[in-house]
Amino acid sequence: MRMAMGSDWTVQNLDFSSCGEEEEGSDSSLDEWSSRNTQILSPNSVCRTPIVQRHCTRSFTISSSIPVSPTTPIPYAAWRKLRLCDSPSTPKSLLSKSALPSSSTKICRSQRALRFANSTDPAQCSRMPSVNVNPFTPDTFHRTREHYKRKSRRSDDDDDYGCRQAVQAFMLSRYESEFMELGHIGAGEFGVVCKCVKRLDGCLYAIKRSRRPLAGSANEQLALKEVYAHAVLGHHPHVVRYYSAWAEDDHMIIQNEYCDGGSLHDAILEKAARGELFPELELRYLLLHVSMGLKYIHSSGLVHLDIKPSNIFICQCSSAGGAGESEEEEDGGPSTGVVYKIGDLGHVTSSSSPQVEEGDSRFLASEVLHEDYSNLPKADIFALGLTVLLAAGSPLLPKNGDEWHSLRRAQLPSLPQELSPAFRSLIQTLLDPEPSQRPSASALCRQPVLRKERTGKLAAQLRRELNVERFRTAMLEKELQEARLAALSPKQAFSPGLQQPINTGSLPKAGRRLVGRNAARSMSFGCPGSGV
Ligand SMILES: Nc1ncnc2c1ncn2[C@@H]1O[C@H](COP(=O)(O)OP(=O)(O)OP(=O)(O)O)[C@@H](O)[C@H]1O
Ligand SMILES: [Mg+2]
Repeated sequence: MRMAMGSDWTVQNLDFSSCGEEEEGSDSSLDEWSSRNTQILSPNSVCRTPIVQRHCTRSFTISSSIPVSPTTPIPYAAWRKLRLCDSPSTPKSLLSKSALPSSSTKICRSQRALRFANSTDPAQCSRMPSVNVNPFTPDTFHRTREHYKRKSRRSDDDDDYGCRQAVQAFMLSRYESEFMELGHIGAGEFGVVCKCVKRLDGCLYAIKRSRRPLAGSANEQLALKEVYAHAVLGHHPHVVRYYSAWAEDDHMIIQNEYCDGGSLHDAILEKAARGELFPELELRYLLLHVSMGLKYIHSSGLVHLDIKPSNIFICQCSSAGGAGESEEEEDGGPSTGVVYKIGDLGHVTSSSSPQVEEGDSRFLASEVLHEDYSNLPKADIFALGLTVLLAAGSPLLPKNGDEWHSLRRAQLPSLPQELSPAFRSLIQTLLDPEPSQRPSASALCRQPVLRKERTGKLAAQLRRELNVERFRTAMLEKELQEARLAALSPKQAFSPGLQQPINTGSLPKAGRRLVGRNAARSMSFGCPGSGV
């Protein structure tokens, strides 16, 4: 199977041209992974019959070096490979699902659904891969989906989703069967990161694939570290969310939350290109958000050890996903409109029994260079200080030399903007040569300099709540007065305030409110003179 990729929604092209032939090995090289996904196929490459499809599938998913006869059972090695993918649809169940007789209408449907490969045939081009539409995704995403829906309308009658899903999952790797790749979004030391939509839930994810084959290599440990760390950390609004990880062709694949604002590194470059700088308010939010993420990581007994702008990710508020639980959001959302999240946990280690894999030397604290690992959380704080400086417009950081050392003496570089003395001295404390003098992540989260905005918002919120209560009290007092009046004149059948006959002959039942129980509760709290 091969997919045509583009920047936008793309037609999935399925290639069955190798039916009955030997397919090239499902190699682990990254380039091959990319090209396998990008190649557009000839119109002749459409599978003809369900039976042939099944065996094409095998020859693709399974190593091609194993010749597979259309009638022989799958060899053991191939089963092993399939198990690596660990798809929720197990090879066995998929086999049984796809092994329906060729006369079966279901299979015929699937076959038709699978035959949307011919990129020169407009009718077939319009048949899109099976990606579900998630009604809960943000508006922007909906718009793209509308486009996709319009294009795929003609394939509705073929939409025997379950069967098609099963056959596809059997044919493809887990990555290919579960995700549709929308494009590359980054590359790093570890590997390549792609923006993908998950076919089942219709949501976007960042899928990270290790660069080199992992089996037996040092990279295996690095990749596993990232997965272990994510699994232990669970979910926090200021840590990029992890969904799943699996091995495929001896590469590690990690499915993470997609951060639509990209990395802080990219954002700094974009601003610089426009001649702009992060204003101090934004820098404070950055420092506060990353401190919150670090507080969480450190309180879990871990340290990140690779804090730097390319490992801080940005989510726009409307699509921040898990950011809804952010403490800022409780106050009405961060005023800057973005949420900063810590990502790339490839260097994470335990703070109590560390196995230190040094991160980027430009952000390395001096004590870590000297192999003093007694206070590693403060190495993260040091790197955070430099990260904020870069966002403030600092020139590129040195990898070594005099400048490197002067930064480790807390001598700030000259910045193209004037920071408030309080904020500037806070950054200086993050770079203190003595780790114990640097504030902890937890202390940073309580910093009045960073909390000023939040405190202001909190006060406004409390004032609003106070006014609501005052208004309620006034309403209740009025009702009470009316009830008293009604009690004094028992002949009055209806109380104008309560709009209900008052039962003067018996006491109110226990647990029932004497007054106000029928008063309308929907009210506007914009009281005049409230000062809010
Ligand atoms: N969740 C994500 N959302 C959006 N973009 C991402 C995401 N994860 C990674 N990227 C992009 O991919 C790039 C590399 O990702 P990441 O840092 O995780 O990989 P890496 O190989 O460990 O990189 P490095 O070793 O250089 O830090 C990022 O700088 C960013 O541009
Ligand atoms: Mg990185």
